[in-house]
Amino acid sequence: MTEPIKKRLNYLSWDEYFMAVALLSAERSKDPNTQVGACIANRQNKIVGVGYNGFPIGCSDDELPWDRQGPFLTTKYPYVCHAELNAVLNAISTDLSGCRIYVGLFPCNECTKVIIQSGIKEIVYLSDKYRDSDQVKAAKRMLDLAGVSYRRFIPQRPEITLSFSLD
Ligand SMILES: Nc1ccn([C@H]2C[C@H](O)[C@@H](COP(=O)(O)O)O2)c(=O)n1
Ligand SMILES: [Zn+2]
Repeated sequence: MTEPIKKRLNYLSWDEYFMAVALLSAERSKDPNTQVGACIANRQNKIVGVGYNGFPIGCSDDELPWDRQGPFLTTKYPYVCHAELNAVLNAISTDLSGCRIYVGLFPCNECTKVIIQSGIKEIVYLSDKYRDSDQVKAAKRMLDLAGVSYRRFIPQRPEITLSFSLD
């Protein structure tokens, strides 16, 4: 008798899958310094929205600045749409009740307001590199008040490799 073929065991967990989609989306970003992606999953583990940081539709990447320093209007900060905002705006529904958002970088205070208002109930993030900023402190204060949970994604594998050659 031949042994029955067993299922593959090295498949991605849901957390790995959604975080990987967030990181893949970040690869679309033209920000030369920090590329952020976000992926929203609903209670049924279906992806309902993705986004990455970039300038608004119709605002040419060649017209607006990517600078980080200098007078405010000469930097990217007043113009760039954050990944989380884009993921919520790109979502198939405005009601994201009970959804989770996977994001490469902890949300700022402005995206946090959008996340809370959309009904998203959990944030899963990879990096918290701006944890000491007032934006992130304000974000955590609002999330705690609103009962939106957040947890760091702890990788169980160092990387996921994608190849375009399947043969
Ligand atoms: N949670 C976040 C935080 C930041 N972003 C975007 C905004 C900028 O394009 C970039 C941060 O630039 P840096 O100050 O690190 O040069 O990331 C986001 O989309 N989501
Ligand atoms: Zn933001």
